[in-house]
Amino acid sequence: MPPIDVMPRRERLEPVRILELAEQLPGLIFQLHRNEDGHLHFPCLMGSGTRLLDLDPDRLAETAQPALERLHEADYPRLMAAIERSERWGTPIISKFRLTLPKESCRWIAVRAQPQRVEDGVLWHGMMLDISEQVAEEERLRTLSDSDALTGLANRRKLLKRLDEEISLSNRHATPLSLMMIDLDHFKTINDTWGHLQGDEVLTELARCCQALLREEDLLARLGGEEFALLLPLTSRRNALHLAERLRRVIAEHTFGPLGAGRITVSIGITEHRVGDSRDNLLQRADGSLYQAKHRGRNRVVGDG
Ligand SMILES: Nc1nc2c(ncn2[C@@H]2O[C@H](COP(=O)(O)OP(=O)(O)OP(=O)(O)O)[C@@H](O)[C@H]2O)c(=O)[nH]1
Repeated sequence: MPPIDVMPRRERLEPVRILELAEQLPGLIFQLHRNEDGHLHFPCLMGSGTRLLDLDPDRLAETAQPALERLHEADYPRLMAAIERSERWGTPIISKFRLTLPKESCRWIAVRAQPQRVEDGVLWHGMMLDISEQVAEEERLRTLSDSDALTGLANRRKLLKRLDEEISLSNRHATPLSLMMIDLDHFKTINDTWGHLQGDEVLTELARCCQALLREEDLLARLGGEEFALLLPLTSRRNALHLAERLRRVIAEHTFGPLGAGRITVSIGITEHRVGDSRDNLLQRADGSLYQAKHRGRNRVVGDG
């Protein structure tokens, strides 16, 4: 008995049909050639993504320059380094970059390409995909994981991250850095008297109130419950004390919805970074100052030292 042919029969595609198919691809397939003197051009570009580029493929077959000019300036060095690395080590290019387009602001593109050494240089065979939606979603998730759901402020996680960065900058450049702990006074009574929902309103309003007095580079975070932290880069203890006093006064005079003015007060503890301080040292000292402010009667500011 003849063997049964279990292999599926593939339809043979005419070259013209392959071209039609390639043009429908949701992205772009390409060959990028770099000759010995570094000149780049695209001998082949196919896929619906070529329309996104809005550039003449015949021109790109001569030089990649018009496409390179569309690269976001912050991504240009990284992509060029990826090309160099790929050429030198024969490893694939795996990267992403932003393209500045004439009609839109910019799109994120992922690229993957395999190098092949050819007689007069290197030829990459690769594909590009528009990943702008995916990048936007990642950004949204990152923001979510770094922020406090009630107030929209940074959360503890974000504060600790920034604190590490700022401590390292402060150590390297010997620049001042201060940290404030802000805690609502007798918040339990507010909740018990006005209800938890109104308590939430107070927390949100307090966040707005503080934020309005801060600079772009300051970071206000909600650590949890009714405790907030304020990180102040390039700020000495003396200046932090001034700001804290201002915050304390503004909050004590602010009208918090139906509670009116004068009901909400905060206690504030401050410390300034000292060379060699760890993150925990700084947090502990700021906490110690806050404890002192509570202990001395609340609605006041205490700096350490
Ligand atoms: N509404 C609201 N209340 C919260 C939230 N998180 C914590 N709390 C409440 O905050 C109150 C904190 O109470 P305590 O730790 O005793 O502090 P306090 O009453 O502010 O007293 P002092 O800090 O000593 O002035 C508790 O009643 C918590 O239930 C929140 O997200 N929303």
